[in-house]
Amino acid sequence: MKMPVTLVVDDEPDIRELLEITLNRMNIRTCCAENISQAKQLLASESFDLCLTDMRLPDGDGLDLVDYIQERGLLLPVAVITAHGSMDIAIKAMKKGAFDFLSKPVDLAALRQLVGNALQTSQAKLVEKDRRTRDTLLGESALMCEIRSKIEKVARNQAPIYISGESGSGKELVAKLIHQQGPRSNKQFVAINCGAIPHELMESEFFGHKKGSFSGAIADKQGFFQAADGGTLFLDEVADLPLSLQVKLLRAIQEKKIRPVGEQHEIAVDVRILSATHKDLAKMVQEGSFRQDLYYRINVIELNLPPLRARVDDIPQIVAHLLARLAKANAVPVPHFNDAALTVLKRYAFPGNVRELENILERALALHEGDCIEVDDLNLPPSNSGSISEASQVRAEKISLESYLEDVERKALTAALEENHWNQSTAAQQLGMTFRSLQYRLKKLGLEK
Ligand SMILES: Nc1ncnc2c1ncn2[C@@H]1O[C@H](COP(=O)(O)OP(=O)(O)OP(=O)(O)O)[C@@H](O)[C@H]1O
Repeated sequence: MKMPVTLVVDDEPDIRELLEITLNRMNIRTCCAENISQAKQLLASESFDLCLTDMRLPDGDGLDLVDYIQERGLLLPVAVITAHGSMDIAIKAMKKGAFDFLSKPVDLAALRQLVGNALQTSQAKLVEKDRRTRDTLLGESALMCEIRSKIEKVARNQAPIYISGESGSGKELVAKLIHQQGPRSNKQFVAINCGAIPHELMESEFFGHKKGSFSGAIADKQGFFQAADGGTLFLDEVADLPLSLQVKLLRAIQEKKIRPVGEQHEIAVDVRILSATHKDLAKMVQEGSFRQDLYYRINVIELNLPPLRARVDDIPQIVAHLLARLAKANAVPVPHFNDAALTVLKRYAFPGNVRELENILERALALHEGDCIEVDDLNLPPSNSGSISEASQVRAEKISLESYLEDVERKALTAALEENHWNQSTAAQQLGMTFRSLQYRLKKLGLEK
């Protein structure tokens, strides 16, 4: 197991030495700072398991450090060392989120006890956080583990994140997790579906308006930016924003200021922007329907969610989890899920990804008989439910072989192009054909863009 590390913040060399010796004897490494600014530098560059800080420091007090650690959402228990008898300060520190306190002169037995407890809490919190994420964002495939570790990393900073992926693949869920795991988690997460707002109301919805600024503005109204102040704004379907609003959004992001409709003055806002779309934003930039400058602003870090069919190993776990959840919500026993049904699911393309899987399971739970869900209970669309039944479907319906094959080809080409953001070279590689052959087929099928 990794040796725990404690950050000791005190301006008195004797106390630093005493704490260092005691902790080292407990097999705990220490790192020392003489003041708040040194401590902040160390916190930014290293990760610690515990922080012990004196209250009175040359450049501020220990409470500033408690605030700093809380605001950044660092999973770090911090204990303050207070002057003898200053209980009110100790309580204040704990209200702010300090783990515990010690009074001077430091009693070594009490110190050892506190450190022992704090380290346990720190480990337990990490395990708990990991468990919660795993419960929410299901999947143990390598792709999903990578997504979880990226979420953990990007949650810690403030960079705008652009989440790409097919419909229903979990973009909003990931955005929520980034918010929840970051330092803004105690403020609002405001999710907006940009495609669902009428264009004429957009400016007022985003930035608010003043009473009387237009007919219908019967009172002052806050916009999304103000609602998310201090927190996170998630722009879902960001590709659907009209160009006129893209300009205003860019300004708001760059200047960190907004001007409500009808208001003379600008208002400062502090919002982290996360955005998502299932469309190919890079291609829209090329075509001129999405502003390049805004694209670069919102796409500082891209997180791509793989479609469910690219991580079939996750399907059994997701099925088990969702079935248990649905059965509990409906107060019915969890049915058995037979192997053949699981195999069929693993071969299904899931154009609607996890959302579609949820629907399939909900329907199966409602309609199945007995205590087992079988292939027929899944009610998958016939043309997609697997190659064998697909072929028999063709026979049954006497569709011409030519048009059936064209249909299959069209689906495969479109899926590969979407997965590769319409990059024809990489799509051709994925499909195992030459670039020229892909172009020929696209032309033949009328899929040229
Ligand atoms: N890995 C996952 N584990 C558990 N549930 C998931 C996972 N991915 C998605 N879901 C669930 O699937 C549903 C759809 O997810 P979500 O709304 O986040 O998708 P989306 O990509 O934002 O969709 P859209 O593009 O349509 O807005 C939600 O109920 C979500 O909880």
